[in-house]
Amino acid sequence: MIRLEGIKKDYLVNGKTIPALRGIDLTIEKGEIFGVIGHSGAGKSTLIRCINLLEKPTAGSVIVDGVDLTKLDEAKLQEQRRHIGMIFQHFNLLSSATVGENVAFPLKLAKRPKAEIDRKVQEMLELVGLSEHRDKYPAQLSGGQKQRVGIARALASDPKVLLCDEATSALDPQTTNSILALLLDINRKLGLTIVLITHEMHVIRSICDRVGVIDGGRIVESGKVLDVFLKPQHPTTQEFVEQVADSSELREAVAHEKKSGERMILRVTFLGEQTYQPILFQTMQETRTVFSILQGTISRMKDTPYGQLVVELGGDDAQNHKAVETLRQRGLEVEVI
Ligand SMILES: Nc1ncnc2c1ncn2[C@@H]1O[C@H](COP(=O)(O)OP(=O)(O)OP(=O)(O)O)[C@@H](O)[C@H]1O
Repeated sequence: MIRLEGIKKDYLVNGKTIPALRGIDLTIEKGEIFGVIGHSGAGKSTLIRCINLLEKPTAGSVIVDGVDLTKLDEAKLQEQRRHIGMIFQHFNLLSSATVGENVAFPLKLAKRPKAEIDRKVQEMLELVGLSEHRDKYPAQLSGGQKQRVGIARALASDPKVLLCDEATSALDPQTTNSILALLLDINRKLGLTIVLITHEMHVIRSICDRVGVIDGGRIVESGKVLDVFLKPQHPTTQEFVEQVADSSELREAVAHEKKSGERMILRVTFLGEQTYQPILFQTMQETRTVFSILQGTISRMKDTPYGQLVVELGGDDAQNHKAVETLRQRGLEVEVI
Protein backbone atom coordinates (compact mmCIF):
# COMPACT_ATOMS: atom_id res chain seq x y z
CA MET A 1 0.00 0.00 0.00
CA ILE A 2 2.84 2.39 0.91
CA ARG A 3 6.41 2.15 -0.32
CA LEU A 4 9.08 4.56 0.76
CA GLU A 5 12.27 4.23 -1.27
CA GLY A 6 15.48 5.97 -0.32
CA ILE A 7 13.73 8.86 1.43
CA LYS A 8 16.07 11.64 2.48
CA LYS A 9 15.06 14.95 3.95
CA ASP A 10 17.41 17.84 4.69
CA TYR A 11 16.28 21.06 6.32
CA LEU A 12 18.22 24.20 5.58
CA VAL A 13 18.54 26.43 8.66
CA ASN A 14 20.66 29.61 8.48
CA GLY A 15 22.63 28.20 5.58
CA LYS A 16 23.30 24.94 7.47
CA THR A 17 21.95 21.58 6.31
CA ILE A 18 20.18 19.49 8.94
CA PRO A 19 19.68 15.90 7.78
CA ALA A 20 16.38 14.78 9.33
CA LEU A 21 15.97 11.57 7.27
CA ARG A 22 19.06 9.80 5.94
CA GLY A 23 17.66 7.15 3.59
CA ILE A 24 14.45 5.39 4.64
CA ASP A 25 13.20 2.27 2.86
CA LEU A 26 9.91 0.97 4.16
CA THR A 27 6.99 -1.07 2.86
CA ILE A 28 3.64 -0.94 4.63
CA GLU A 29 1.05 -3.52 3.63
CA LYS A 30 -2.61 -2.87 2.92
CA GLY A 31 -4.75 -3.19 6.04
CA GLU A 32 -1.93 -3.27 8.57
CA ILE A 33 -1.23 -0.96 11.48
CA PHE A 34 2.38 0.10 11.23
CA GLY A 35 4.01 2.03 14.07
CA VAL A 36 7.17 4.12 13.94
CA ILE A 37 8.75 4.71 17.33
CA GLY A 38 11.66 7.00 18.15
CA HIS A 39 12.95 9.60 20.56
CA SER A 40 12.40 13.32 20.16
CA GLY A 41 14.26 14.60 17.12
CA ALA A 42 14.70 11.13 15.58
CA GLY A 43 12.72 12.12 12.49
CA LYS A 44 9.24 10.65 13.17
CA SER A 45 7.18 13.72 12.27
CA THR A 46 9.27 14.39 9.20
CA LEU A 47 8.82 10.79 8.10
CA ILE A 48 5.03 10.67 8.51
CA ARG A 49 4.65 14.08 6.82
CA CYS A 50 6.68 12.77 3.87
CA ILE A 51 4.02 10.08 3.30
CA ASN A 52 1.44 12.66 2.17
CA LEU A 53 4.12 15.08 1.00
CA LEU A 54 3.22 17.76 3.56
CA GLU A 55 7.01 17.63 3.71
CA LYS A 56 8.71 17.21 0.33
CA PRO A 57 11.56 14.68 0.52
CA THR A 58 14.96 15.90 -0.68
CA ALA A 59 15.41 12.52 -2.40
CA GLY A 60 13.53 9.26 -2.86
CA SER A 61 10.06 8.08 -3.86
CA VAL A 62 6.77 7.84 -1.96
CA ILE A 63 4.46 5.33 -3.60
CA VAL A 64 0.93 5.09 -2.20
CA ASP A 65 -1.44 2.56 -3.74
CA GLY A 66 0.73 2.34 -6.84
CA VAL A 67 1.05 6.11 -7.42
CA ASP A 68 4.44 7.82 -7.00
CA LEU A 69 3.40 11.03 -5.23
CA THR A 70 6.78 12.68 -5.77
CA LYS A 71 6.13 12.71 -9.54
CA LEU A 72 2.74 14.51 -9.42
CA ASP A 73 1.99 18.16 -10.08
CA GLU A 74 0.22 20.12 -7.30
CA ALA A 75 -3.34 19.52 -8.64
CA LYS A 76 -2.86 15.75 -8.98
CA LEU A 77 -1.17 15.63 -5.58
CA GLN A 78 -4.20 17.35 -3.98
CA GLU A 79 -6.43 14.72 -5.57
CA GLN A 80 -4.27 11.84 -4.23
CA ARG A 81 -4.11 13.42 -0.76
CA ARG A 82 -7.87 12.85 -0.43
CA HIS A 83 -7.05 9.17 -0.12
CA ILE A 84 -4.73 9.85 2.81
CA GLY A 85 -6.33 11.02 6.06
CA MET A 86 -4.32 12.46 8.92
CA ILE A 87 -4.84 13.12 12.63
CA PHE A 88 -2.63 15.22 14.89
CA GLN A 89 -1.39 15.42 18.46
CA HIS A 90 -3.21 18.72 19.06
CA PHE A 91 -6.23 17.76 16.95
CA ASN A 92 -6.06 20.84 14.63
CA LEU A 93 -9.81 21.47 14.76
CA LEU A 94 -11.43 24.72 13.63
CA SER A 95 -12.40 26.33 16.94
CA SER A 96 -15.11 28.54 15.43
CA ALA A 97 -16.85 25.60 13.73
CA THR A 98 -19.11 23.00 15.33
CA VAL A 99 -18.22 19.32 15.51
CA GLY A 100 -20.45 18.64 12.50
CA GLU A 101 -18.90 21.50 10.50
CA ASN A 102 -15.39 20.28 11.32
CA VAL A 103 -16.21 16.82 9.98
CA ALA A 104 -17.94 18.32 6.93
CA PHE A 105 -14.95 20.54 6.13
CA PRO A 106 -12.99 18.25 3.76
CA LEU A 107 -16.21 17.26 1.98
CA LYS A 108 -17.13 20.91 1.39
CA LEU A 109 -13.62 21.52 0.04
CA ALA A 110 -14.17 18.61 -2.34
CA LYS A 111 -17.53 20.23 -3.35
CA ARG A 112 -19.63 17.20 -2.46
CA PRO A 113 -23.45 17.64 -2.59
CA LYS A 114 -25.06 18.85 0.66
CA ALA A 115 -27.22 15.75 1.17
CA GLU A 116 -24.17 13.51 0.82
CA ILE A 117 -22.22 15.68 3.29
CA ASP A 118 -25.03 15.50 5.88
CA ARG A 119 -25.28 11.75 5.55
CA LYS A 120 -21.53 11.26 5.75
CA VAL A 121 -21.12 13.52 8.79
CA GLN A 122 -23.83 11.57 10.61
CA GLU A 123 -22.23 8.24 9.65
CA MET A 124 -18.77 9.36 10.79
CA LEU A 125 -20.00 10.77 14.09
CA GLU A 126 -21.78 7.49 14.78
CA LEU A 127 -18.59 5.58 13.99
CA VAL A 128 -16.61 7.56 16.58
CA GLY A 129 -19.47 7.69 19.12
CA LEU A 130 -20.16 11.44 18.96
CA SER A 131 -23.61 11.68 17.35
CA GLU A 132 -24.95 13.57 20.36
CA HIS A 133 -22.28 16.26 20.08
CA ARG A 134 -22.76 17.39 16.49
CA ASP A 135 -23.65 20.99 17.38
CA LYS A 136 -21.05 21.57 20.08
CA TYR A 137 -17.85 23.56 19.61
CA PRO A 138 -14.40 22.03 20.16
CA ALA A 139 -13.91 24.07 23.38
CA GLN A 140 -16.87 22.19 24.89
CA LEU A 141 -15.22 18.78 24.35
CA SER A 142 -12.65 16.72 26.27
CA GLY A 143 -9.29 15.87 24.66
CA GLY A 144 -10.45 12.38 23.79
CA GLN A 145 -13.65 13.72 22.19
CA LYS A 146 -11.62 16.26 20.18
CA GLN A 147 -9.45 13.47 18.83
CA ARG A 148 -12.60 11.53 17.90
CA VAL A 149 -13.70 14.55 15.87
CA GLY A 150 -10.25 14.56 14.25
CA ILE A 151 -10.69 10.90 13.35
CA ALA A 152 -14.22 11.45 11.98
CA ARG A 153 -12.96 14.36 9.86
CA ALA A 154 -10.01 12.31 8.56
CA LEU A 155 -12.28 9.40 7.61
CA ALA A 156 -15.02 11.50 6.00
CA SER A 157 -13.34 11.35 2.56
CA ASP A 158 -13.04 7.54 2.69
CA PRO A 159 -9.24 7.46 2.76
CA LYS A 160 -7.24 4.32 2.06
CA VAL A 161 -4.60 5.32 4.58
CA LEU A 162 -4.79 7.06 7.95
CA LEU A 163 -1.65 8.80 9.24
CA CYS A 164 -1.55 9.40 12.99
CA ASP A 165 0.98 12.00 14.14
CA GLU A 166 1.44 11.36 17.90
CA ALA A 167 -2.36 11.11 18.08
CA THR A 168 -2.51 10.07 21.75
CA SER A 169 0.46 12.00 23.17
CA ALA A 170 -1.71 14.80 24.59
CA LEU A 171 -4.15 12.38 26.26
CA ASP A 172 -4.22 10.68 29.66
CA PRO A 173 -3.64 6.90 29.80
CA GLN A 174 -7.32 5.92 29.96
CA THR A 175 -8.31 8.20 27.07
CA THR A 176 -5.26 6.99 25.14
CA ASN A 177 -6.55 3.44 25.46
CA SER A 178 -10.02 4.38 24.25
CA ILE A 179 -8.59 6.15 21.18
CA LEU A 180 -6.30 3.18 20.46
CA ALA A 181 -9.31 0.85 20.72
CA LEU A 182 -11.19 3.08 18.28
CA LEU A 183 -8.29 3.03 15.78
CA LEU A 184 -8.12 -0.75 16.00
CA ASP A 185 -11.90 -1.00 15.50
CA ILE A 186 -11.73 1.26 12.43
CA ASN A 187 -8.81 -0.71 11.03
CA ARG A 188 -10.86 -3.90 11.31
CA LYS A 189 -14.21 -2.53 10.19
CA LEU A 190 -12.93 -0.54 7.21
CA GLY A 191 -9.75 -2.46 6.38
CA LEU A 192 -7.95 0.86 6.62
CA THR A 193 -4.14 0.97 6.53
CA ILE A 194 -2.88 2.94 9.54
CA VAL A 195 0.57 4.45 10.03
CA LEU A 196 1.28 5.98 13.40
CA ILE A 197 4.25 7.62 15.03
CA THR A 198 4.80 7.60 18.77
CA HIS A 199 7.46 7.68 21.46
CA GLU A 200 5.49 5.22 23.61
CA MET A 201 6.01 1.47 23.39
CA HIS A 202 2.61 0.96 25.00
CA VAL A 203 0.96 2.37 21.85
CA ILE A 204 2.96 0.02 19.63
CA ARG A 205 2.25 -2.98 21.81
CA SER A 206 -1.49 -2.29 22.00
CA ILE A 207 -2.46 -2.03 18.35
CA CYS A 208 0.41 -2.31 15.85
CA ASP A 209 1.15 -5.30 13.66
CA ARG A 210 4.65 -4.19 12.72
CA VAL A 211 7.01 -1.54 14.01
CA GLY A 212 9.99 0.43 12.73
CA VAL A 213 12.39 2.00 15.20
CA ILE A 214 13.81 5.30 13.98
CA ASP A 215 17.00 6.81 15.31
CA GLY A 216 19.02 9.66 13.82
CA GLY A 217 16.91 9.68 10.65
CA ARG A 218 17.36 5.96 9.96
CA ILE A 219 15.19 2.90 10.59
CA VAL A 220 17.52 0.92 12.84
CA GLU A 221 15.25 -2.07 13.41
CA SER A 222 11.89 -3.23 12.08
CA GLY A 223 9.67 -6.28 12.10
CA LYS A 224 6.60 -7.83 13.65
CA VAL A 225 5.85 -6.22 17.00
CA LEU A 226 6.04 -9.58 18.74
CA ASP A 227 9.53 -10.33 17.39
CA VAL A 228 10.94 -6.86 17.95
CA PHE A 229 9.44 -6.73 21.41
CA LEU A 230 10.68 -10.09 22.59
CA LYS A 231 14.11 -9.90 20.97
CA PRO A 232 15.07 -6.25 20.60
CA GLN A 233 18.44 -6.00 18.87
CA HIS A 234 19.32 -2.32 18.67
CA PRO A 235 20.10 -0.39 21.90
CA THR A 236 17.36 2.17 21.09
CA THR A 237 14.79 -0.62 20.69
CA GLN A 238 15.96 -2.16 23.97
CA GLU A 239 15.38 1.18 25.70
CA PHE A 240 11.83 1.40 24.37
CA VAL A 241 11.05 -2.18 25.37
CA GLU A 242 12.25 -1.36 28.88
CA GLN A 243 9.55 1.35 29.05
CA VAL A 244 6.97 -1.39 29.45
CA ALA A 245 9.06 -4.20 30.92
CA ASP A 246 9.28 -3.23 34.56
CA SER A 247 12.95 -4.11 34.29
CA SER A 248 14.41 -2.03 37.10
CA GLU A 249 12.85 -4.39 39.65
CA LEU A 250 14.08 -7.31 37.62
CA ARG A 251 17.65 -6.00 37.46
CA GLU A 252 17.66 -5.63 41.23
CA ALA A 253 16.30 -9.13 41.74
CA VAL A 254 18.86 -10.65 39.36
CA ALA A 255 21.77 -8.71 40.89
CA HIS A 256 20.72 -9.84 44.34
CA GLU A 257 20.42 -13.50 43.33
CA LYS A 258 23.68 -13.51 41.39
CA LYS A 259 25.51 -12.21 44.42
CA SER A 260 24.12 -14.96 46.55
CA GLY A 261 25.53 -17.93 44.63
CA GLU A 262 26.27 -19.69 41.39
CA ARG A 263 22.65 -20.31 40.48
CA MET A 264 21.25 -20.18 37.01
CA ILE A 265 18.71 -17.47 36.20
CA LEU A 266 16.47 -17.74 33.15
CA ARG A 267 14.00 -15.51 31.37
CA VAL A 268 11.31 -17.80 29.91
CA THR A 269 8.85 -16.41 27.37
CA PHE A 270 5.47 -18.02 26.70
CA LEU A 271 3.41 -17.05 23.66
CA GLY A 272 -0.22 -17.59 22.72
CA GLU A 273 -1.70 -20.81 24.15
CA GLN A 274 1.58 -21.62 25.91
CA THR A 275 0.86 -18.72 28.24
CA TYR A 276 -1.86 -20.70 29.99
CA GLN A 277 -0.18 -24.13 30.07
CA PRO A 278 1.82 -25.54 33.00
CA ILE A 279 4.90 -26.22 30.84
CA LEU A 280 7.38 -24.80 33.33
CA PHE A 281 6.03 -26.72 36.28
CA GLN A 282 5.88 -30.02 34.36
CA THR A 283 9.42 -29.61 33.03
CA MET A 284 10.85 -28.88 36.45
CA GLN A 285 9.08 -31.89 37.92
CA GLU A 286 10.30 -34.21 35.19
CA THR A 287 13.89 -32.99 35.40
CA ARG A 288 13.70 -32.88 39.22
CA THR A 289 14.94 -29.32 39.27
CA VAL A 290 13.94 -27.01 42.09
CA PHE A 291 13.14 -23.49 41.01
CA SER A 292 11.80 -20.23 42.29
CA ILE A 293 10.07 -17.45 40.41
CA LEU A 294 11.73 -14.04 40.77
CA GLN A 295 9.39 -12.08 38.56
CA GLY A 296 6.47 -12.69 36.25
CA THR A 297 4.22 -10.81 33.86
CA ILE A 298 1.33 -11.77 31.65
CA SER A 299 0.29 -9.28 29.03
CA ARG A 300 -0.95 -8.96 25.47
CA MET A 301 0.51 -7.76 22.24
CA LYS A 302 -2.51 -6.76 20.20
CA ASP A 303 -4.28 -10.16 20.03
CA THR A 304 -1.48 -12.39 21.29
CA PRO A 305 -1.19 -13.18 24.99
CA TYR A 306 2.34 -13.62 26.25
CA GLY A 307 4.00 -14.24 29.55
CA GLN A 308 7.51 -13.79 30.83
CA LEU A 309 8.85 -15.43 33.95
CA VAL A 310 12.26 -14.92 35.45
CA VAL A 311 13.14 -18.08 37.34
CA GLU A 312 16.10 -19.19 39.35
CA LEU A 313 17.09 -22.83 39.04
CA GLY A 314 18.45 -24.53 42.14
CA GLY A 315 19.37 -27.96 40.75
CA ASP A 316 22.89 -29.22 40.06
CA ASP A 317 24.56 -28.30 36.78
CA ALA A 318 23.28 -31.33 34.86
CA GLN A 319 19.71 -30.88 36.09
CA ASN A 320 19.69 -27.19 35.27
CA HIS A 321 20.97 -27.74 31.74
CA LYS A 322 18.51 -30.57 31.15
CA ALA A 323 15.66 -28.29 32.30
CA VAL A 324 16.73 -25.52 29.90
CA GLU A 325 17.01 -27.98 27.01
CA THR A 326 13.56 -29.45 27.74
CA LEU A 327 11.90 -26.03 27.94
CA ARG A 328 13.41 -25.14 24.56
CA GLN A 329 12.29 -28.47 23.06
CA ARG A 330 8.78 -27.61 24.19
CA GLY A 331 8.89 -24.44 22.17
CA LEU A 332 9.54 -21.87 24.86
CA GLU A 333 11.98 -19.04 24.37
CA VAL A 334 14.64 -19.37 27.08
CA GLU A 335 17.37 -16.86 27.74
CA VAL A 336 20.00 -17.45 30.43
CA ILE A 337 20.64 -14.10 32.11
N1 LIG B 1 10.84 22.67 9.81
C1 LIG B 1 12.05 22.34 10.25
N2 LIG B 1 13.12 23.14 10.03
C2 LIG B 1 14.33 22.79 10.43
N3 LIG B 1 14.64 21.66 11.09
C3 LIG B 1 13.62 20.81 11.35
C4 LIG B 1 12.28 21.11 10.95
N4 LIG B 1 11.49 20.09 11.34
C5 LIG B 1 12.29 19.21 11.95
N5 LIG B 1 13.58 19.63 11.97
C6 LIG B 1 14.75 18.91 12.51
O1 LIG B 1 14.75 17.61 11.93
C7 LIG B 1 15.06 16.61 12.90
C8 LIG B 1 13.91 15.61 13.00
O2 LIG B 1 12.76 16.29 13.53
P1 LIG B 1 11.33 15.61 13.68
O3 LIG B 1 10.40 16.67 14.16
O4 LIG B 1 11.00 14.90 12.43
O5 LIG B 1 11.61 14.55 14.83
P2 LIG B 1 10.58 13.81 15.78
O6 LIG B 1 11.12 12.44 15.97
O7 LIG B 1 9.21 13.92 15.23
O8 LIG B 1 10.70 14.64 17.12
P3 LIG B 1 9.55 15.09 18.15
O9 LIG B 1 9.02 13.83 18.77
O10 LIG B 1 10.29 15.96 19.13
O11 LIG B 1 8.53 15.84 17.34
C9 LIG B 1 15.36 17.37 14.19
O12 LIG B 1 16.75 17.58 14.25
C10 LIG B 1 14.62 18.67 14.01
O13 LIG B 1 15.24 19.71 14.75
